[in-house]
Amino acid sequence: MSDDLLKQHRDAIDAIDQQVLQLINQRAEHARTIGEIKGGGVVYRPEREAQVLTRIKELNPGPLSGETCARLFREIMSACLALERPLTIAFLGPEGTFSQAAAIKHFGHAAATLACSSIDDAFRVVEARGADYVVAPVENSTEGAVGRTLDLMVTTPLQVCGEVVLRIHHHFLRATTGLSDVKRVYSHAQSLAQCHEWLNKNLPEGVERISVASNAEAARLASLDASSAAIAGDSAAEKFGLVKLAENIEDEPNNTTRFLVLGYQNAARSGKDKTSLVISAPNRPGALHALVEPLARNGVSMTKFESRPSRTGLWEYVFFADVDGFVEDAHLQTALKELQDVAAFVKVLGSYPQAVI
Ligand SMILES: C=C(O[C@@H]1C=C(C(=O)O)C=C[C@H]1O)C(=O)O
Repeated sequence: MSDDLLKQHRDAIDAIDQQVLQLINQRAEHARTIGEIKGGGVVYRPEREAQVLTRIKELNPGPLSGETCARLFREIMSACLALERPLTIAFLGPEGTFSQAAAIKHFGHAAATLACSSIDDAFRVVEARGADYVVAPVENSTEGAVGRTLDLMVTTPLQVCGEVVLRIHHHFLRATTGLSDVKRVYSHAQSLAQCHEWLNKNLPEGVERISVASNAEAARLASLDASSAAIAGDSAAEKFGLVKLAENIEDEPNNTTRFLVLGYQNAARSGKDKTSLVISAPNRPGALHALVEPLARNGVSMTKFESRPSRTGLWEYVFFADVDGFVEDAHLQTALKELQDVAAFVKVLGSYPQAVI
């Protein structure tokens, strides 16, 4: 290719960048003004953000993919929102966990993330208004529900206002190379379970599997001791400077974790919403059927139904249901009223936009 031609395209890119820069800043000015109109109230609008990202995907002419454009706009919105007021997001730490990756995926890099030592602490700091939102794992496609998050949702005054879906890739990490002299491997119990088959096939006999509070903690421990290894994701590997001895070792190739975003805020209707409920039934035959029936009869489509032993002792089980639609939708209102007649307890955890990216 001639140097002339290269220069022409680079000049065109420079001119476009200048326009893009101006346009992004014009956008930011509008966001700042919107912040003034909001007058110091709630700045983050999950339904509006979901609409912006959906529209970008629909409008996208390519050649960049809709996903890629949505991620770029995710960062632009994050920076615009930070001009109104920067947000702080609590997550299960330490730095480098998948929960932190989920928080950044949802809120972008302009949000500050606050590492907490447990899911309980992450909820507590938001309940005490020490952070704006908590991003907590709720279910994994291979391992099922995250019980602690479900239990906390029963009693928390916080509302669910968003969801984040994150593909989870696990790597086998060490401070040094080679597999033969590994004595122990650290990871979170769920990650050890998600990589169970790979570990059985590839680890030498007698290697201890030790579950620790988080994958990032596992990576930290492995970075301190050359005879240890860790299973963790990219951000933990980078943070602790570990060598990736094997990549994507999860048994299930579509391994995905879903996180919920909670805060003192109800999301407004976005047009593509979900509602999370917790319901409990009196302990008698047919009680479960009685819970599902009003939803089915009113045409409420259920995307998740999960049972969990009740911790109050009052009821044997509580049920977590996700349904399509917004809590104020007429058919959902009717179903909820009917549900209240047959259930021992019904709590609407929140209506929120379906994950867009
Ligand atoms: C600008 C606004 O505030 C925030 C920033 C948004 C944006 O940059 O597009 C969208 C929603 C809000 O989270 C708004 O409410 O429209």
